[in-house]
Amino acid sequence: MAPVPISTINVGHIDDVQELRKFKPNTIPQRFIRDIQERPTQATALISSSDIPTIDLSKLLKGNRDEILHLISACEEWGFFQVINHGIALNLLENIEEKAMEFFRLPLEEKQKYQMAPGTVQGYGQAFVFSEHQKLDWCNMFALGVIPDSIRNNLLWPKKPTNFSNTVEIYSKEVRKLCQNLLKYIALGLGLKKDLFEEAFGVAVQAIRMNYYPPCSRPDLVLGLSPHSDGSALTVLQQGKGSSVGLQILKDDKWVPVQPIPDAFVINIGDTMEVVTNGRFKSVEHRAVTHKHSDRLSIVTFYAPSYDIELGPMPEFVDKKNPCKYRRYNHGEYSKHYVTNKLQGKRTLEFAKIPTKNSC
Ligand SMILES: COC(=O)C(/C=C/C1=C(C)CCCC1(C)C)=C/O[C@H]1C=C(C)C(=O)O1
Ligand SMILES: O=C(O)CCC(=O)C(=O)O
Ligand SMILES: [Fe+2]
Repeated sequence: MAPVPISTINVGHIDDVQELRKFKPNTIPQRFIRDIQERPTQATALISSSDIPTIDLSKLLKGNRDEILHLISACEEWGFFQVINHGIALNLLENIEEKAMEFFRLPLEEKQKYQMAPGTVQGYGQAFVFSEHQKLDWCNMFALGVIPDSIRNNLLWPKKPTNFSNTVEIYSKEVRKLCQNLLKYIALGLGLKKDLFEEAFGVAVQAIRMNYYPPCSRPDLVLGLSPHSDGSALTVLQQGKGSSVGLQILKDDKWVPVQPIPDAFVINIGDTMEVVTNGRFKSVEHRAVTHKHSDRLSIVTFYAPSYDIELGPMPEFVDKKNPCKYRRYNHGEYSKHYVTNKLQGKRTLEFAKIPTKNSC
């Protein structure tokens, strides 16, 4: 079942952060100011961001055993890693960034032709806002469902800038192959048959989200993106060239910044992989912070099971020592649950959890 829009919610007035920045550069409306405990203190990480694993895809493709094991430990220990030598043409990475920035630079009236309806996640605006009292993120987003056709809203694919849609299509095909390859090597690394996850997920759903974070005069008071885990199986994130550091991941209760590696993708394990591996892999909470003087762009692809698919911990990950931590559910239902709740840490995964005393 596909996510359904909610039509009767009152999200209140949502300021467009680029317009705020342009016309009132030193004003932060109250709705953006976080409660003290949510504010982004300096990431005083004991762990430095350089410890986040880097995986060399070209080594995986050659069947390098050490690299495959490195991939598995990255999924188990971090839930996040960066991929280098991924084989996707660098000019395609540049093109998608350029198109995204051309879009964000359009006049507001043009972008508003593709306005995200309240309670939905596709189009231009702020997703995951469900009440007029909810805090807002210091971010403008533009999101589109890409695959399959049934999740596409053709009215939201912009006519301007030229070649935007074409670039998204080409980019999405390449990123899809990357996800398929990663899932294959994850399966092999776990000693399982290579197509296990792909077969289990059916025709995977794929969506793209472009996040633009303008500079903010008080980065200590706001968040670029609220803490959350992704509901996907895998998420592929491209950090804009020259963008400030902004992504932080929660590791041992500390926010660790992810230092961009030029031309690399950041990959994270989503809730679906946590469920199917019965918690062996963790979908890690992450957030984005803003910067006083520089802006930031991220281009994010969510790769998730088909909405028709029933999921739960795979038998390969369940035994007496590791009883089922999650129930079986339909991914369309999970998706609907995910997109109709605000981003709040790992709260959405509660949907699938079963009490510790019980098992499946
Ligand atoms: C922070 O997470 C998201 O924004 C997100 C949204 C994805 C989607 C779109 C932008 C449009 C089409 C539908 C879809 C829900 C995939 C995360 O994606 C995850 C969450 C679920 C659930 C999922 O399947 O992917
Ligand atoms: O911009 C970022 O680095 C984080 C984006 C993100 O987590 C998301 O879009 O789900
Ligand atoms: Fe995310």
